[in-house]
Amino acid sequence: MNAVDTESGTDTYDVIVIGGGAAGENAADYAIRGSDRTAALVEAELLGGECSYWACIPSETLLRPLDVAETAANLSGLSVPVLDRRALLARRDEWVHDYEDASQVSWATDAGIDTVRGRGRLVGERTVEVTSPDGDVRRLVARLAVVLATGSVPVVPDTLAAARPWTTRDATGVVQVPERLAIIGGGPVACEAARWMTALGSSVTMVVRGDRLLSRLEDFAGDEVADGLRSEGVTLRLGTSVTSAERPEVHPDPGIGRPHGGPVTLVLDDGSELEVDEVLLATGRRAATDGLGLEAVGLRPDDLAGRTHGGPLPAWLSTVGDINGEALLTHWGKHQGRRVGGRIAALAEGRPVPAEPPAPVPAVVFSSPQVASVGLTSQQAEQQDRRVRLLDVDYTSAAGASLLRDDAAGHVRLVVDEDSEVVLGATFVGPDVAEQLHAATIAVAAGLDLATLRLAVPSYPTASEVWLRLLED
Ligand SMILES: Cc1cc2nc3c(=O)[nH]c(=O)nc-3n(C[C@H](O)[C@H](O)[C@H](O)COP(=O)(O)OP(=O)(O)OC[C@H]3O[C@@H](n4cnc5c(N)ncnc54)[C@H](O)[C@@H]3O)c2cc1C
Ligand SMILES: NC(=O)c1ccc[n+]([C@@H]2O[C@H](COP(=O)([O-])OP(=O)(O)OC[C@H]3O[C@@H](n4cnc5c(N)ncnc54)[C@H](O)[C@@H]3O)[C@@H](O)[C@H]2O)c1
Repeated sequence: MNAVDTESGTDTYDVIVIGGGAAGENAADYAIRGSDRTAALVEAELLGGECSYWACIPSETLLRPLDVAETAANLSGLSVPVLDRRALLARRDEWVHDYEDASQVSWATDAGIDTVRGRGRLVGERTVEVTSPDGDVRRLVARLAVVLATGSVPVVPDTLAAARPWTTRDATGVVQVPERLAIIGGGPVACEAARWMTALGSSVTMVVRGDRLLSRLEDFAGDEVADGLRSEGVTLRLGTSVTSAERPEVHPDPGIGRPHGGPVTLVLDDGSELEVDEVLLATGRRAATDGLGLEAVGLRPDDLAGRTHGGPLPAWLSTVGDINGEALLTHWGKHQGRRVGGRIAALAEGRPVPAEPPAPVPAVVFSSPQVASVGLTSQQAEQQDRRVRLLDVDYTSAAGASLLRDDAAGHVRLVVDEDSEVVLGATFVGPDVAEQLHAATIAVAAGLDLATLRLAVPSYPTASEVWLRLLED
């Protein structure tokens, strides 16, 4: 597949992608598909990346049964289902293939991509050095392009580092459930992990420095998710920060999902103390650029922020996925991977580079209730001084939504441009709203106005009829 220069020990590929997560896989695939070009996908751990083994997939395997159980428990006519914790973790293990990536490697091979095991770093123009797990060093040279797709790593606040807290891999890969768990942060990771850790038997306290959960979304989303978590038994300490953490007994190498030591005492900024058996950090992520050799090509980590190509990046270098921080979501990394790969292919074939019009970012938080959002929030519209109208309705104003569960509730907001009546953003909060989102994403991406949306008649009795209520406003 690749050309090996046996004298210099250098392997030459058309395209080298460092990082084999969802974003990198798509970039490699789109750069060479349907051609005789060659690609190397350099991966330090498991091909498939964070999403497949330690993030979206294990989270959803744990959360989906909880959604179904909650719905069943709130539907008259059904008896209450019993949660089998062992079976829940077994479902997770099955979906993460027991942390083996053979099926991903075989996908890559079938797509004509070479998997190169080891940690890659830039050592010069179009040149990557890969150190394999047993210490062998290989040099790869790219004829056309290098793509950086190394993802992100958790942010560990200084106040908590010495207590060796859990990070997200421990939560999604949980093996031993701590009796008392503190979760630090109020973003999507915190809101989702609080649910499954509670269901698995932990007594969970969320310590959130802001006054609301999910602070980047509409205010009503964070408020309704907070109510949902409280009703599941989670204790919320909003407007609270950790000032110090004490853990006298720390285990040197406990393995993922097992306690990292003995009890931890957190001192909070109101002077109170909280003793727990484990602390889970959900304090955000930063680009994985450590040891990537950016300096060898005259770049700093900040040069990658929000950028897939161009600007300070040399023409042969691109980024995709979490590393550029545009939106830390798998589908966004894959979208960037398709675009960057398509661009490399077009340049290689002398075709015009496909246009890259801006697209709205959709996101779903799999909390209870779920939160699904796309485009602008009302706060963002205000910050941008845009003249907008807000269309607000209860989710259950549609009969189909009320039929989903006896206790159905929720809220929906459209952000509409005051002058053109074009939809700029949408937020849905309620049971199963994840599947409502794509209609809104299409409306925002296509720049549809309210008059056009009125031509899209929802079926009766579905939850989609909430669109009728919004448009009647
Ligand atoms: C708990 C949790 C739940 C999430 N749930 C969702 C969700 O439901 N939906 C959603 O859209 N997003 C979700 N996300 C976000 C999503 O996981 C990321 O956006 C996505 O994994 C990013 O993909 P990526 O390919 O950019 O990076 P990654 O998936 O992190 O892949 C990067 C790869 O690069 C490798 N690597 C790193 N450095 C090197 C190097 N120097 N050499 C070789 N290889 C290297 C890594 O081993 C890794 O395999 C979640 C995140 C977390 C933490
Ligand atoms: N369903 C999904 O799509 C999904 C699920 C989980 C994660 N993700 C993605 O993963 C990324 C990471 O999620 P996240 O929830 O960790 O990050 P986040 O940045 O969304 O939230 C971080 C939270 O931690 C708090 N925080 C930050 N630093 C702190 C500190 N030093 N002390 C106390 N609190 C602090 C913030 O105020 C915020 O509440 C997100 O960008 C998200 O898009 C997506």
